[in-house]
Amino acid sequence: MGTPTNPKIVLLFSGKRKSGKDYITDLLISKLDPNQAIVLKISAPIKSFWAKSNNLNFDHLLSASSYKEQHRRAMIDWSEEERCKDPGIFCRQAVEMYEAVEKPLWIVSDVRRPTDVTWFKESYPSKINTIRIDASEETRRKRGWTFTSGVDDEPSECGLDDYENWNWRYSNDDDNQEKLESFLTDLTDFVKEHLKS
Ligand SMILES: Nc1ncnc2c1ncn2[C@@H]1O[C@H](COP(=O)(O)OP(=O)(O)OP(=O)(O)O)[C@@H](O)[C@H]1O
Repeated sequence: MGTPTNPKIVLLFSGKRKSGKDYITDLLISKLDPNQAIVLKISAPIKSFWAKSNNLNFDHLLSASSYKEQHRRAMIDWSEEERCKDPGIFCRQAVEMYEAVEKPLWIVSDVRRPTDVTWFKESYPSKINTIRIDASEETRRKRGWTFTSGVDDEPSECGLDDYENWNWRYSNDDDNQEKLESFLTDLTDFVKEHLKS
């Protein structure tokens, strides 16, 4: 059973497509006790609903596949309509879907909008730490990104470009594993300290 004290700490990760959010959050969770931490994707309830109603494969939609890219535009349109009715809908559904309340540390790997940040900050005051992963267009292109009109110029990709209150920022440009390890050590030290209290 979850405890009313969870979450003790929430890390919100944001970054452009192919900046490396999944890569970094996967590495981060691998360094933590699985009983203490969980990765949440706000996109998971969107993809789950989309997969069910269109008879598609949910795991393929969730992974870094070209399959996901094919359906991205349509999912954005539908989810936008839902978000207009209720801005916190997918954040709340993600928390429920992952049974996140069982774990004290939540790592949200795909924060895309100011309303996502607001919802978590209002729901779990003083528990939130925001992290922006930066990568140049050149780097993102090398990782398979191509500019897609109607996706990369929409609020779902640009909504947090002007947000300035990041608690942490990481430049994930050079695939330098030593630098990344050092960043992850800082982060794990920070969360372990919070989990003690
Ligand atoms: N520091 C790194 N070193 C080596 N490879 C990396 C690094 N960061 C990202 N990558 C690789 O770049 C690709 C894109 O990364 P990833 O899927 O994590 O991006 P993302 O921000 O989650 O993208 P999207 O928003 O499209 O889901 C992956 O193949 C990943 O393995």
